[in-house]
Amino acid sequence: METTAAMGSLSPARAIFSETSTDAADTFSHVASLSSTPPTTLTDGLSTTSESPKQENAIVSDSIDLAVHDHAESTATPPLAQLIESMDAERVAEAIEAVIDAPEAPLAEQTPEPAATPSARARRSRQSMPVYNLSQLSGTAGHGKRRANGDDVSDKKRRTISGDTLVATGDSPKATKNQAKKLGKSPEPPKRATRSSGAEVETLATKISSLGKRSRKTFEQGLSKMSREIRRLQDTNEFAKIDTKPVLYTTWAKGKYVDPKAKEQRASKKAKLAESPKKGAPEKEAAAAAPEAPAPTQRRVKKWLNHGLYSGQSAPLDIMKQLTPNEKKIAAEHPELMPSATVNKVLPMPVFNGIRLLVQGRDFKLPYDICNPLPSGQPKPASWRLMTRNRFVGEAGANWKKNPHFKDYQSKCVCTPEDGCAESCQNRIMLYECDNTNCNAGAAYCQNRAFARLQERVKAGGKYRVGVEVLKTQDRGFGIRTNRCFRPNQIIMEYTGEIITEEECERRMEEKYKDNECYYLMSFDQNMIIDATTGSIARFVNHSCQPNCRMIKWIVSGQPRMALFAGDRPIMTGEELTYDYNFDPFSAKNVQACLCGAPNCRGVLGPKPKEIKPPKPSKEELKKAVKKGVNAGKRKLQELLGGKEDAEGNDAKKRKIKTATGTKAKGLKRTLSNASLKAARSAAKVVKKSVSSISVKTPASGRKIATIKRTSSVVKAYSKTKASRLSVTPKKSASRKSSMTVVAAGNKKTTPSTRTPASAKSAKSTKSAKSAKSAKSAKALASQSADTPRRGPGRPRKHPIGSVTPRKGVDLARTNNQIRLVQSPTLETA
Ligand SMILES: C[S@@+](CC[C@H](N)C(=O)[O-])C[C@H]1O[C@@H](n2cnc3c(N)ncnc32)[C@H](O)[C@@H]1O
Repeated sequence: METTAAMGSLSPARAIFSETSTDAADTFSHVASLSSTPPTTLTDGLSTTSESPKQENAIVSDSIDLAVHDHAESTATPPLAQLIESMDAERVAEAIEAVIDAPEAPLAEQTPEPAATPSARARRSRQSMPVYNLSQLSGTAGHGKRRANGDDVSDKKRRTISGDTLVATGDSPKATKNQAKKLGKSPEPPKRATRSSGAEVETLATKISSLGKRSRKTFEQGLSKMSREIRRLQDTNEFAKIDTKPVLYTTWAKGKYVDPKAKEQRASKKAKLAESPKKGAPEKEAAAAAPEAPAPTQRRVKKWLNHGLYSGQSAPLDIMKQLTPNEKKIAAEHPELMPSATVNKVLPMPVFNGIRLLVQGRDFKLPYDICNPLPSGQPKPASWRLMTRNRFVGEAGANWKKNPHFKDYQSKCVCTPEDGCAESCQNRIMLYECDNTNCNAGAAYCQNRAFARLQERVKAGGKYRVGVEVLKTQDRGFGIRTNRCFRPNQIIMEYTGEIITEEECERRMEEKYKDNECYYLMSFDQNMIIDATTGSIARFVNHSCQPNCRMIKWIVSGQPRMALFAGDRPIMTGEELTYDYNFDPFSAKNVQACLCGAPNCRGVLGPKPKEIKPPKPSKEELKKAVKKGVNAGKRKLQELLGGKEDAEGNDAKKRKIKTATGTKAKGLKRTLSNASLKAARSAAKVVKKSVSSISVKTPASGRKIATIKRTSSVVKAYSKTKASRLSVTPKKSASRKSSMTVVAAGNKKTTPSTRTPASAKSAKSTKSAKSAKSAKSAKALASQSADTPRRGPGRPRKHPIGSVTPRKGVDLARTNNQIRLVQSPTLETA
């Protein structure tokens, strides 16, 4: 009964709370019966007038919140006696007063900043409040039910320690009365409180005072009876407020357990962050805060690794024991191996296996990365506009069309799918790229489609497919390096730019590029020039006297195109790409020092050195040589035809050759004469005239039966099928240099079948140009050493266009003492 009365005193606050916060309602779930207490008009009014949710309105009553929150906190802490004792009825009353006063103020004013107010804090903490059923904890949960069921529930049974304690808190109903008075309502008539109503009940003191003597006696008896019960319970832990088994309250949110510790940590982190000075705060603040900062902790001492391989094992007593004397000598050069030497404690030597390795040494190469791009932030060349396809400029296009230069291209190769247009492909040898119109093998098998493959590769995109990047060199401006590997002879990139006529080139040199240090002009075809000032990345490839690439001109779909190909060895990731410019610096003034650093560096950016020809033999020497050759031929023939035995003193090799006799010999003789004559005749068609030849005659009649000729590699390559018919083993591969001569140069040395009308015309002027050139270049090169090399060519003068002759190696148009630095597409031979 007392318990009920005490609860009744809490009801107004509870009423406010139940309206303002659902969480709070949860907190009060143990007094579910009190929910029947009508809500105050204030909160109702707020809830109806305010647009904001009810929970916001709760902020209005800060003090109430605080009071009730305190209460809520106290309710969260068992036992019940403690809870009720902790209730401060005065504070509750004050809170109610505050609520009553509140409606006079405008709503906007009443609503403070949620984050800054204590009520907001209180609300947050309430949300995390453990929820439990106090009535159950106090053992009175089933009472209501039992009463409802008509059970006779005696007071004795309902008495609890908490109930007794509540007797002392007699001023709660008073507060309620006060509140009622203030609200202008008459206090409700006292009635027998029930748990379910939660209504106000009279206190024990009033009750006693209002009782009659007899009744009072009976009451006191009951009280003393109660006291005995209490006395009996006095020695319990609960009575003494000792928590032997503290109840662990767990918090769950959204079906998950909420660790209060984690929450505390988070809160403390937040607090720390809030305390720490904000980013970008003025330095003054930081400086002011600095002296308060705790003293720096002691510096960490670096731990050195003082043991390595085989640590913990003792070394052999005599480490030199198994070494050879020579090895011992070398080992003696390593002081750390000497017994007397101080031991290297930082990085001690491996005790067993290192000695032999040290003394013998071993070549090694660090493994390459497959792909290795330059780090970002590399210097970029200024004023370079990329152009990935050749573009005719001015008259160049019209001139190009006039020339029926590439009719030869129409011919089809005779390769089979098995051949796959490999080295013997006629197109390949002529440096014509195969396509669907001129290839017999078919696209699936053809290996002679480098430009098409390159196009596919670049189109697919990605820096490793492109495989090259611009690099800033130390002393040669920009260059090109690889970020992947390339196979030998693999196409790397195309050299593209504007195709211009010579006149246009002259004009540009005089006007546009007169102050330039670098020129990007490449002799191309039909006396035209590729100007890669606006062009592909290939323009950045530098020169080297020992290059790893070649610049080669191919005919692709009837059009000449230039591309950089890997040389005869593979190119590794990170290598700088170079080719031999084959410059012909005519004017000594414009000679540039070559900084390629190759062991065979020519010192200047100049033309390739010509092969040193032996001085021409005198007539007598010639006669002698011819006679010698004839004699040798005779001797060979005699050996073959079974003539006289070799004279004594002939070397052993010759004696080993068996002499053919009888019919076999005759047959052989006949076969040889027929076959060799045939072969010689057919070979003569393709072999250039200048090759050395030996005539073979029969000893008896002196009739010439065959002419043995030494052919050049290009012819051999070109006439591979014929060579195989002659049972002559052809050279392994075609020489690109010679092949290049066939297509790009004057074709002077080519067979009639490969000669083009243009080349035939130009070949006429080669001789005179050559002699003029050799005289001038000799003069220029002689003066090179005297002049200080300077980057960039001199200002060119105009020259007659017709004076330019396609030559093998150097395509250089020049006038008196002037040069046009044009790189030649001539190939470097391996
Ligand atoms: C076609 S550009 C090459 C790209 C050039 N390095 C750049 O930065 O644009 C040719 C010029 O590069 C320089 N160059 C190329 N190879 C060189 C070398 N081995 N030694 C010195 N200079 C070189 C010369 O100035 C030459 O005129």
